[in-house]
Amino acid sequence: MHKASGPVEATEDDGSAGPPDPAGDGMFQVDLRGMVDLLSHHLYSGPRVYLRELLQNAVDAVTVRGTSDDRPALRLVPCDVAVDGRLHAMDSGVGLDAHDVRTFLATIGRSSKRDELGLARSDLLGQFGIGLLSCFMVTDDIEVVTRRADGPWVHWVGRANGSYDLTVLADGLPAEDERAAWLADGPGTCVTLTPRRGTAELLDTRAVLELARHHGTYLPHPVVVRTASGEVETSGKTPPWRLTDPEQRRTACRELAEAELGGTPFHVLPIRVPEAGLDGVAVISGQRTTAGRAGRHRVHLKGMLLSDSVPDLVPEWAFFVRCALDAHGLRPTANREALFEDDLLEHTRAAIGDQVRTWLVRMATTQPQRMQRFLDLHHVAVKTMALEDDELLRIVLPLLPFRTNQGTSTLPDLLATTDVVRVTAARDDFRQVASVMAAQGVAVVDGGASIDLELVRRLADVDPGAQVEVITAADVEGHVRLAAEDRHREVAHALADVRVVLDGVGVDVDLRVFAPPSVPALLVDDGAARERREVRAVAAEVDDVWGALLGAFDDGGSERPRLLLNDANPTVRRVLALSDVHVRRVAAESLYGRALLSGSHRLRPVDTALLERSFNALLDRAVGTAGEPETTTTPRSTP
Ligand SMILES: Nc1ncnc2c1ncn2[C@@H]1O[C@H](COP(=O)(O)OP(=O)(O)OP(=O)(O)O)[C@@H](O)[C@H]1O
Repeated sequence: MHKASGPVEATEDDGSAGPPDPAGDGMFQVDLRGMVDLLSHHLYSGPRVYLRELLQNAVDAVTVRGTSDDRPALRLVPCDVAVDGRLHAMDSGVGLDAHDVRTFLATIGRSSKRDELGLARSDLLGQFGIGLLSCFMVTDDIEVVTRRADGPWVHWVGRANGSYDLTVLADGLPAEDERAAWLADGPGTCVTLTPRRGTAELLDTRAVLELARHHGTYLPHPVVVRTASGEVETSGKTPPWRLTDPEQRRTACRELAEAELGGTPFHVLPIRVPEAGLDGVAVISGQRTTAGRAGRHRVHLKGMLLSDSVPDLVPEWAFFVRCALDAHGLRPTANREALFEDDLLEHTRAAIGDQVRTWLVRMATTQPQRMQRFLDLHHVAVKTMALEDDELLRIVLPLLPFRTNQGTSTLPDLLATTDVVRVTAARDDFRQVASVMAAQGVAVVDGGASIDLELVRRLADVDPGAQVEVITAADVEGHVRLAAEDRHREVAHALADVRVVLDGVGVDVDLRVFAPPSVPALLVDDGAARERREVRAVAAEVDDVWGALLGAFDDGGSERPRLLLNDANPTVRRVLALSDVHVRRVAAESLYGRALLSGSHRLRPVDTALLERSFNALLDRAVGTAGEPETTTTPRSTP
């Protein structure tokens, strides 16, 4: 029996943590304990990954061996089933000799699965040479008994403190040790983990079955878990997208989508990216999805689940898509919990995007009603996509719904009633003009969402005959009449009074006549006025040089909002007819306050003060007249 021990080696041949070189040149020194701790405890999201790493090493070892025997690729014996209370992972792979153990198991970051250029060998899963260390999350020492087809039996124990023992077992293992029978039947490796206090439930039947199924259902190699009631095979299931019978494939894909990808799908689209060795499905969500909340994807690499919540696998606009797929060519990150961001991943993302887009274009041209149902759910995504893609724009723009002041409408429906499609440049403008324009029968599209504004602007690209006009709150004036001159004369005194009141908050007042009569006043505060106000406020704050510079860009126009009183409104007419000056002033402030609120304008400090003042005054009046104690007015009943 040959026995050796030492620290788990940190590099190939530097003797690891040797003393620092006094001359100043030399190799980095490595604190082994810290390194093992870092790689075993801090790299992974949780201790449950230990089983994935065992699975993966077994599958790689079987792949390297190339032949099989009667044993499964991997037999897992959970700690609550094993006679010694430990977890065993016994594989029928290629096995290791003492030299391999030293070179690969006992050297951190050394993987037999990489070639000399450091590239991953494409048929194997591992590549970083650290995965086994994840077992230290559930145990203090990792015991390995292994043998190559023609080599001696080797026993190795690696500890979390960075030390190991290596023994060549000339006589093998005692016959009562079940690993002896396993390795007597052929080459392979048995990894044994003694649960650390508090981790036994991660190594028991329930956990092992769940983890083996979770990560390895689609592994092509037989993996069995021993349970109290017999052995259960957890691998070998064909991924739904690879089923050859179309009906079975459809049903299995839907079941997968419902169970794993969130609800009944709108559609399950097969996807393929040969450059990444990728095949799978893109599930188009049947539920309304929120723009910007991208879906997470279920990604398998060579049959092994990488993660069921991989982000960023599809372009941003495709947030209604969730994929389930297997890929040979994509690279995992070192913790195997996400995909490595490289050119191939970027290409894959674009290729999946193209396939979703092609499906959409086909649906739009051949199944307009189905497309309409799709748009009801996902129009925000399609709008984003259409702006980036001329062909899609041409196809979907006529189908897309837009918010207008007359309800939701498509652009062709609008064009059926008008030659010009009017769209507001900002949501503020839409709020201000919507009701007045609607009352005049003028349709206006809400361009508040910049994407809608941009899409309406692109209408001419799709329909060269169509005219688009971008309007602001100021344009509403073109749709309201001035009040007649004699009416102006009639109410000149009252109007002057109202002007004085609102001059105090920097607002101009005009008397107009417009529909609907139910709207007493309209506050026009267009973007240009707001901008002037802001620039002038800044100019007043900064020093002379900057102030002069800002002044040079000032067009001298008005910065004041304008209140258009509607002379067709009965309340306005009553206010202008009031003889009590005080009440008229309160009413003027209230009319302004109402217009301010109904247009959802941003409130300046003076506006807030005015609202409070006018509200209090109204309250006082209401309480003052109606709130007298009842005892003074109620007649007493005589006995
Ligand atoms: N069951 C096994 N059978 C044969 N060799 C193994 C086995 N487990 C580990 N090894 C050897 O030990 C090396 C290190 O394994 P480890 O799991 O730490 O990293 P890896 O699988 O190479 O890469 P990764 O960090 O990506 O998982 C492997 O490259 C392999 O040579």
